[in-house]
Amino acid sequence: EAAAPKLGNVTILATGGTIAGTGASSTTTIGYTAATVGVERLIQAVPELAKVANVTGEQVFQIASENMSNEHWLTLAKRVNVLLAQSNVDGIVITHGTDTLEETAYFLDLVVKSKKPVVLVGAMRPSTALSADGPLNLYNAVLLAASADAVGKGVLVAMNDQIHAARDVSKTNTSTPDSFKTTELGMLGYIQGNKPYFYHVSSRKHTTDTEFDISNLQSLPQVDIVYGYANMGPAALNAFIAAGAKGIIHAGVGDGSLAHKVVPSLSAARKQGTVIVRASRVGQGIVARNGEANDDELDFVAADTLNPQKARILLMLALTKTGNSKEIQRMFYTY
Ligand SMILES: NC(=O)C[C@H](N)C(=O)O
Repeated sequence: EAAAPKLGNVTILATGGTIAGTGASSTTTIGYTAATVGVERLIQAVPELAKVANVTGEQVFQIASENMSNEHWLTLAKRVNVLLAQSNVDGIVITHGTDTLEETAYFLDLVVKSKKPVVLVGAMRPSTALSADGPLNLYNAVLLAASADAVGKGVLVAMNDQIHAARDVSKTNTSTPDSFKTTELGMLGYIQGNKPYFYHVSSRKHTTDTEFDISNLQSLPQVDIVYGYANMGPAALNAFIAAGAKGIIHAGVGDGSLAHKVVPSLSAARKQGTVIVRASRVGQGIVARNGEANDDELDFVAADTLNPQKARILLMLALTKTGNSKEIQRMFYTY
């Protein structure tokens, strides 16, 4: 008799979110309570997990992801690195609220020091809802984390039968189960019939190829985001600078344009040492260096295709190494 194939060991790190949420009735899909179901119950709800991996669970936090903080990220990333350094862990799944899932995924993509799979997963509907999407999403995520095909691909997001790269995926709809998309750069593949299928890889550096090390960090530099709009003035920007921001992401209109009224404050902040990154509120496309502003003259950085919330993450990590805007620009074209 042939021996059964050896299953990989996957640790599920639970952080809360709607995947662990409960509502008043089976038709409650808004106004439910996130982060109420513990990791053991999440695992018990999907007995099929035992067919694809030896699963163990750990409750790291129990929060709605709108409350995710830099400190949570450091705690989570350190735990991931400790676990992945163990020979008895083959992959990690992180259950997470969807609101900031793309941010946590990109943070980990830049600081995890392993080629082993790390897969983030969430749900758009609470666990008590009709057609809850959490159980199948979790099954797919565990299957992916246990798969040799996922090794070395960077941190992945598994939602709605699709595989996305952490850098490029976004939540694109407030409530539908197909919310997670890599709209223009393209998702990496699908999960179908108990198998992952990959078609693309991300060309940017990640995980073992990055220069960032959070192992001795207790906090991250303050970086805030100012949103661009018609009639924008410098009030919010000035408040962030006064509150001690070491970096500002300017989520500008269009391809990262700067309104005349905000340039003096941005420029003065740069001269005091704050790093200014020009991103865009549009959601797709490039913000090019020396495009809509003379970045060389202003000593600013262009965000390339990173959305503002992901540009914030890269800038925080960049600032742990340097305040030099040319060096930081190199990082924005590397990661
Ligand atoms: N669908 C969700 O998970 C949303 C929830 N507010 C969260 O991010 O925790």
